[in-house]
Amino acid sequence: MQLQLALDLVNIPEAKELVKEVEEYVDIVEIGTPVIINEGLRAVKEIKEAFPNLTVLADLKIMDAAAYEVMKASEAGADIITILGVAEDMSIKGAVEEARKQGKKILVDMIGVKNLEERAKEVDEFGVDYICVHTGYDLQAVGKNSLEDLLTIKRVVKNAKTAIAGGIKLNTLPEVIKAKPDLVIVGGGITGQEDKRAVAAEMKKMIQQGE
Ligand SMILES: O=C(CO)[C@H](O)[C@H](O)COP(=O)(O)O
Repeated sequence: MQLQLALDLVNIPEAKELVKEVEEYVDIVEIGTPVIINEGLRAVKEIKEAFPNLTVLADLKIMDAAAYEVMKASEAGADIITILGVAEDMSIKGAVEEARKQGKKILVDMIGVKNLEERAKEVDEFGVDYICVHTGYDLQAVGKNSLEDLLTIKRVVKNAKTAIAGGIKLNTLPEVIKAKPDLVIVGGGITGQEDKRAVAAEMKKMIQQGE
């Protein structure tokens, strides 16, 4: 089980500072959608250059022109690129094909997917690397989480790794670990805390104990 740090509400210098603080406890650093909107793929490039040994995920949440966008994110240094589960089949297949050419990985974000079980089975057949259940900020605000959805994809996904994102904090991490996803994605649960390093260390320890 791996830990991914999601950076959403920072600029590039703040992102570098944050990664420096917690890098020994995280396996993947996500350059979040808001950061890419604000700073462009330059954010991916600068973080990869500053931390070449870390796996960097570009959270592009691709919806169309998938092969082109995967190519551009790959050129910027991303190791993993995200596409939405609600995108067209052709887009997801195109993303996978381009990622293979570039030696990169694709994570499918199932945010907003209504027929989760059926879509997860379909997407799993396209050769994607990760399938991620995700409660976005707007649904977190009304008390939702993705635990049940994680159990659903764990049941039906046979090839891809499973991931979960959305509002995970120290106090909710144990139930997430119990469901054994391959990847746990945490943003505010680390970045919003006073002692980010201590929280990241504790989360990493809990994850290792849960394996
Ligand atoms: O992709 C995202 C928002 O769309 C976030 O990166 C993801 O939800 C993790 O952040 P948090 O733990 O703060 O919810």
